[in-house]
Amino acid sequence: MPSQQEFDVVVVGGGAVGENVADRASRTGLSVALVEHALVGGECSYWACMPSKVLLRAGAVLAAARGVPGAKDAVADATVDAAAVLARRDEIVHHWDDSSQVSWVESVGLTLLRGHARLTGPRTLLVSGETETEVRARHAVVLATGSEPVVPDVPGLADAGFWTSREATAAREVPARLAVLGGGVVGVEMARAYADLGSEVTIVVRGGRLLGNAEPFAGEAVADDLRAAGVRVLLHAETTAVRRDDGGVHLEIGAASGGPHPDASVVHASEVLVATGRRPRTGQLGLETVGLTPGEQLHVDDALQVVGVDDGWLFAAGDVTGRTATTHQGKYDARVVGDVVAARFHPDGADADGGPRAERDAAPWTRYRATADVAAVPQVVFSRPEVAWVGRTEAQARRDGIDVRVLRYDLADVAGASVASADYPGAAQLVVDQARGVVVGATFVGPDAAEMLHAATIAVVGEVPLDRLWHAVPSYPTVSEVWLRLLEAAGL
Ligand SMILES: Cc1cc2nc3c(=O)[nH]c(=O)nc-3n(C[C@H](O)[C@H](O)[C@H](O)COP(=O)(O)OP(=O)(O)OC[C@H]3O[C@@H](n4cnc5c(N)ncnc54)[C@H](O)[C@@H]3O)c2cc1C
Ligand SMILES: NC(=O)c1ccc[n+]([C@@H]2O[C@H](COP(=O)([O-])OP(=O)(O)OC[C@H]3O[C@@H](n4cnc5c(N)ncnc54)[C@H](O)[C@@H]3O)[C@@H](O)[C@H]2O)c1
Repeated sequence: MPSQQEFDVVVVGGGAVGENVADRASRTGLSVALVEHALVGGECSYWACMPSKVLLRAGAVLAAARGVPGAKDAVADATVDAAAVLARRDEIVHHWDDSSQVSWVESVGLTLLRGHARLTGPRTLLVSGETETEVRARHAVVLATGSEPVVPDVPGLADAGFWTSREATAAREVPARLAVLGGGVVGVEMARAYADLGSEVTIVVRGGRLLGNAEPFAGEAVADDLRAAGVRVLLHAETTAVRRDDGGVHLEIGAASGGPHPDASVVHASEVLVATGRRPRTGQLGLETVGLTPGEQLHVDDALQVVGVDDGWLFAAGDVTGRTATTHQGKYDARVVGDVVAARFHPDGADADGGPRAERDAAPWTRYRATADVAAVPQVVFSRPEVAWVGRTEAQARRDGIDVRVLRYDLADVAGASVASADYPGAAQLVVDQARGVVVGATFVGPDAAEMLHAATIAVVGEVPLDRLWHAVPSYPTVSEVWLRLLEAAGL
């Protein structure tokens, strides 16, 4: 017989998002359980953000030194020390040991349940671990079960064996030759990292450019860098078959529909990394017991409540919603849903309609609504050069019917960039809503561009008029002076 436990709130999934939901939800005194069947900390800490950034860092530092006369000769013949990078990666992921995160969970007063959770009906779950526990949530269940890689149905791929981002970020050895399927964020970051680590890399891209969700000039800059590093970039390329033999893995390449024939018809590699997107992890969650479809994303409203479930007890946040695909934005949603739950089911504040009106009637841009998810999402790709954008690209803005003006400036022409590097590659672009006179999108491409993004995020979220932005004076000589140049280009 399973044992039974009851909590005010049950959060399923102890990744970055679930941890933050649970912490915020407990702040008004609700009892909160966090259920995790693998490592507390989730994908980001052990197999995604953190290890991938470490794999990229040494190469980025060497590249930065190569741009500075006086330093560049010292590193002219230097290569990345792959063994040292992998050792640093092991430290950063705490050797895949989650005890420090478990300590934090306990220190903030949450109950950690180790095991796999499945819904068995409204507000009830079965948690299967070393023992089985029937868990009841008095008020709310929040699903934060993340996402899993999508593996394309290419003949022979499954039999040949392949890497996903997990194997790429946790590798113990650097393959002599790596084939990467997919030219999105994972594909681009891992192609660059493994090129630095010494692999001969080929990236197989269906479309005509890398980073299809970013501005085209960003993908072009990244492709130029990869090619300069010796990476073979195959555009308009479809992998039609894969096989493995003693000589390694062999990919047959055809033309993607509508495209010209790519530059190669076969790719030979030691390993193949599948980086063709991710889907919400909802297959084994018992969704059918509450009228939802297993395998599908969990549609949520701006309070992160799951649409189509009665009584307002089911919420979701993070990758599982298909609404966000980064840790920072998932954690933003986590703060919102945590605060919604803490307020709505406040032990002292619960009233006839289920919660304080301030939360129920909350307007956009209050702490109870994830308004920024709609058109102010920041994304950084730690490629070389880095690509960072927020809000809408030019194409998205036009699709949304906005009358846009696009302002672009070459970063090499900014004084700060010439100090940073004698050969600074990059550009910045603002997408301006002409009718409202505000920035609705911004893209920065260049070394350390990631660190310039937040100013643009504030401008987009704050809907700061251009004539007020004019008074935000960037310091001299920083690369951020590009803001001044862009505003001058706008006629200010
Ligand atoms: C290679 C790579 C690099 C990335 N780099 C970045 C980056 O630099 N910056 C960035 O912002 N984002 C990055 N991302 C995206 C980021 O990793 C995700 O957006 C983030 O991990 C999502 O967090 P989450 O909590 O929603 O899901 P997860 O981190 O996947 O956590 C979900 C947790 O739920 C658990 N779980 C699932 N089902 C159950 C169940 N039924 N019962 C119990 N437990 C369950 C899982 O074990 C897991 O621990 C990267 C992604 C990849 C793949
Ligand atoms: N720095 C970061 O914040 C960071 C880093 C890595 C990943 N992530 C997140 O993880 C998510 C997953 O990343 P991803 O790169 O796997 O997905 P993605 O959606 O960014 O890119 C997948 C690419 O694969 C292509 N593709 C699909 N099927 C294909 C096939 N059969 N053959 C060849 N190409 C194919 C798609 O056209 C697309 O360009 C992203 O949403 C991203 O936001 C974030």
